[in-house]
Amino acid sequence: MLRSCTAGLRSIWALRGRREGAPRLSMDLQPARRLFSTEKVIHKDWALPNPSWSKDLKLLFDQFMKKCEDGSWERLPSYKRRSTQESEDFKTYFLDPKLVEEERLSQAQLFTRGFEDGLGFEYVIFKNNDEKRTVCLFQGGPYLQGVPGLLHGGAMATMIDIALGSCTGGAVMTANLNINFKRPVPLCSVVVINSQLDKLEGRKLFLSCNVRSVDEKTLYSEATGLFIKLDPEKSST
Ligand SMILES: CCCCCCCCCC(=O)SCCNC(=O)CCNC(=O)[C@H](O)C(C)(C)COP(=O)(O)OP(=O)(O)OC[C@H]1O[C@@H](n2cnc3c(N)ncnc32)[C@H](O)[C@@H]1OP(=O)(O)O
Repeated sequence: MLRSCTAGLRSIWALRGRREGAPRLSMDLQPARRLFSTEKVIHKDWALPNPSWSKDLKLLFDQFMKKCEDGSWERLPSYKRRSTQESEDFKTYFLDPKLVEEERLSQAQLFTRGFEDGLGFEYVIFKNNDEKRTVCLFQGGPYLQGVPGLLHGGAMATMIDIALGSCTGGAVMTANLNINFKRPVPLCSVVVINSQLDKLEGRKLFLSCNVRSVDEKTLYSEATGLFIKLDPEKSST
């Protein structure tokens, strides 16, 4: 059911993309809206195992779920789109309504969760609040290819951004992301992204992470990021 919903949306969007001068929001978008309002799709937590997860990913997932039992770690749920207080606050205080049409916004979903199971970003993030760090288990699927057989650097950068962002709280935006790609990541392999908050200075959060193979022998990437807590007094444009 979920698969057919996603496929349906893809074809609707593809159709709209090909048509020049399509009306801003017309009847032809209504089916998409109906599909999107499917409760299952909106409320499904995507940071849970599905049949596309490799043995490595499932094994690591189980290990971290065990660590969650004493409360020191927590698994962060992940939704395609869900209206949380945080996202509502963001829209209220920081999003200029002139920037995005309300209709478009109602179609929005998290970029990394827009692929069918196993084809794109499969990941789960675990957070240790006391230690201000997270561990992201990531399996990049075949649609994330760059150089043949290897994960696209932009896909890795996306996951690094998300992993670093998971160490922050509240309304923040990435101001700077600096990545050293040290070894190419084989497509469909599992990598572990260890992220931490290094320093908090006023509105500035300095973070860093490394990306390693499951056996920890290969260091694929290292990155630092600067995230800025948004100032409600300032516009985002
Ligand atoms: C569970 C779901 C998780 C989803 C996670 C998704 C993660 C995705 C995150 C993103 O991709 S965000 C999108 C990419 N980022 C952007 O589009 C941000 C564009 N930039 C901005 O909007 C503004 O530049 C920004 C909000 C980041 C900062 O603007 P402000 O006007 O609020 O800050 P301001 O310019 O006053 O700077 C505040 C401090 O930060 C410093 N700063 C700002 N930008 C900097 C920069 N780029 N490099 C170094 N320092 C910087 C600045 O010097 C200053 O330092 P001091 O307080 O010490 O004076």
